Amino acid sequence: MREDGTTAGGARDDDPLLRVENLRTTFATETGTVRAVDGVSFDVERGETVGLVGESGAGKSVTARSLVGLVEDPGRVVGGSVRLDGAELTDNTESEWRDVRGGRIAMVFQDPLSRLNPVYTVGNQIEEALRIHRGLRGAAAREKAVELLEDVGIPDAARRAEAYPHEFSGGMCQRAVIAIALACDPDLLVCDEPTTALDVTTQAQILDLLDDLRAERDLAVLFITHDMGVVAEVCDRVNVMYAGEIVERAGVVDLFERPKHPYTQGLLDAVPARTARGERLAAIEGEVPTPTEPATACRFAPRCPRAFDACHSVHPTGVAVSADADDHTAACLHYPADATRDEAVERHRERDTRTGAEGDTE
Ligand SMILES: Nc1ncnc2c1ncn2[C@@H]1O[C@H](COP(=O)(O)OP(=O)(O)OP(=O)(O)O)[C@@H](O)[C@H]1O
Ligand code: NI
Repeated sequence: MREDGTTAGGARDDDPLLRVENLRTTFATETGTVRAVDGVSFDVERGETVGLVGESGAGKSVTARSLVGLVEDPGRVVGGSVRLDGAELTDNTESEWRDVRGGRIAMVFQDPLSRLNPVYTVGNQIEEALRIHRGLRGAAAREKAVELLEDVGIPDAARRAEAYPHEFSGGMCQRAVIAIALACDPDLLVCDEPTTALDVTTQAQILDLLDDLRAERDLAVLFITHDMGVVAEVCDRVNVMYAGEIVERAGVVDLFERPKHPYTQGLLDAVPARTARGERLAAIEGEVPTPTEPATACRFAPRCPRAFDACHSVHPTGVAVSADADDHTAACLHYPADATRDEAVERHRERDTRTGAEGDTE
């Protein structure tokens, strides 16, 4: 929460909570530079859940880690900007990153047990987070910890606080991890496949919980998943990621009813019943390539049923899918749909050279 309406970064009231612009994160490996996140831009507003969806290797987790200063060696954020309430994060020092992770942005990962310490009670671990992030101790911390366990839907919270993680089911562990995340009173919750390891019923309960917390606390949620069924359930807006880039962005209803990018269309076709959950996307033939060179063409073209010549020589940038759709973009030479093919190709070519390393922002 901002106390005086501004921040050191000079936030304005119309700034989104999180603005990511042309983010680039690379891994220097022996076989070359892996461009895991290659010019990614998106916003997350308070009180909304924004999805980041794509197949394994698309760059979703590296994007998430780039937002909180947790990119693993040899990875580096090499370009672009991440602003929280207008304040730039990418040049943070390690201690500034710790403040961000402890106060503004909390992460929830796939495997809750690995986030919990087996030798301390669940209550102790929440109290510890409250001590570090809010300076609460003793009875005040204990009381607040129980309250947080109640908030995340753990019944008989006072007694459960005395339990150890191994006494909890997977779903209860994830609730406990979410309670720890809430202990720092974050503005943004970054959830990376938070329900993938859970059975379908538990998954649905955790998704409901996250949605309730978002609404009650005006939380912003960045929700990462490979699962279109989960996207349909929790997201307000969706970014579809492929080989380090965002290839389509739309409101959730628009995306499901009118998917435009051939990749998104393939993902949706691959969901047997569009609400079925739990299984990996065994979608489109072939695999996500690992990008090592700057994009000079469409990275999806080799797998794309609608690719034509130019797709192999022009790098598409996100454009409005049609003149009247400014909140639905696709990085595909077939768009805008109301331009001729030559006009569309030319528009992508121009935007790509004009924006160059600046990437594409609307
Ligand atoms: N430590 C690393 N060293 C080298 N390359 C890495 C490293 N971590 C990630 N990458 C590469 O970055 C790319 C993106 O990986 P990332 O984990 O973000 O994918 P993802 O979309 O989260 O996939 P998944 O659904 O499997 O979690 C992949 O090509 C991966 O090989
Ligand atoms: Ni991942």
